Amino acid sequence: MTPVNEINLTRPDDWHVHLRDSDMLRMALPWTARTFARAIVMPNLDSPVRTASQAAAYRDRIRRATPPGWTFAPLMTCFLTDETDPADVAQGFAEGVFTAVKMYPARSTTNSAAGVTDVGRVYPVLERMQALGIPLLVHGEVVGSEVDVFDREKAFIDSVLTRLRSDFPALRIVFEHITTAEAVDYVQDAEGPIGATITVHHLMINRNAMFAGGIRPHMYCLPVAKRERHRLALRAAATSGNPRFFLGTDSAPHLVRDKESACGCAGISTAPVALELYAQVFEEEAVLNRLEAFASLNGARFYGLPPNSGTVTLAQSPWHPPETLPVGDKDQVRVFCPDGVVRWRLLAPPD
Ligand SMILES: NC(=O)N[C@@H](CC(=O)O)C(=O)O
Ligand SMILES: [Zn+2]
Ligand SMILES: [Zn+2]
Repeated sequence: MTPVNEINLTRPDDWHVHLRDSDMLRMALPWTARTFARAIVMPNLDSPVRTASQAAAYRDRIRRATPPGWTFAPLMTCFLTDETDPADVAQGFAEGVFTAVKMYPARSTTNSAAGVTDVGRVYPVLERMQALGIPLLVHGEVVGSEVDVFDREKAFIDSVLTRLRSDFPALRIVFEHITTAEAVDYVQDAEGPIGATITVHHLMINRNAMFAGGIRPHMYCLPVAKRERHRLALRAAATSGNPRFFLGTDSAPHLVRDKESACGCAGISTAPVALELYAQVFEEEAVLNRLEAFASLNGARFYGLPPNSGTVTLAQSPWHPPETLPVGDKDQVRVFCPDGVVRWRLLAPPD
């Protein structure tokens, strides 16, 4: 077979991204918007986006950070807390402010202190969401000193997700940034409306990357990367063509000084290289023809949205992404690139 050196795709979407705020937003936004036509924007700002009016204000800030003439639609989410008002969620959804609601178990990840302490407390919100068809996005980890950090996702399936899905069988659920073979199996086999996002870093690294010759804070994210067998299961799922699996980068920038710290933040910044690296993974698995479904079609179908009308072109043309990107005057973010080189390059600017 002759090697493919150029591919065209329906313009993709990122179904899980952290755009942050202020200087970090101004740095992050163009990298996402140059590639993706739409993105599900995570609500875990330092002060989480809990209400429709907060989400509308955040959406305005994102629009102001979008370079003039670029087409990019931020799809906003509501940070679910024990106190979330079902009426505010319903109204925000009806007005087109909210696309989905995000559930972080309390203290499971960055800025999740105000997350849900016990799913039983949010049942009235979930009932309303199920009735209205509002998707629930879950950070699927159970935390607590008794749960091993590498078992948190499996514990979430066993003790939270199974019960949630039996109590709300018609609730649309996205199991975000899955990292284990158990999550792959669960999503593949489940009945009812469920999907899962898969990040490019979890397709490329296993947990050894965090300890290669020393501690590597830039390879630390949550859920933490797992053993090689899990990475292989994720690669098989992402490249299988199964419409339940779709692209969500979970690009989660933190300042270098916050990562390189005695208590470094979780999160890997992939937006500047994400689609290009996904292409590399699909090429390595010899199924580049399935990249479009994963990146541009499956997620839109799950969310009940049409695919984008534009296209993007990727060419095989190796390049070296910058190691870091400036944030404000004094700070930087480190860009994920385990090999230092990216084989695919995005050619056509968004139309
Ligand atoms: N993935 C991460 O490691 N971090 C995310 C939070 C999240 O998506 O869980 C962040 O906001 O930094
Ligand atoms: Zn998360
Ligand atoms: Zn995330």
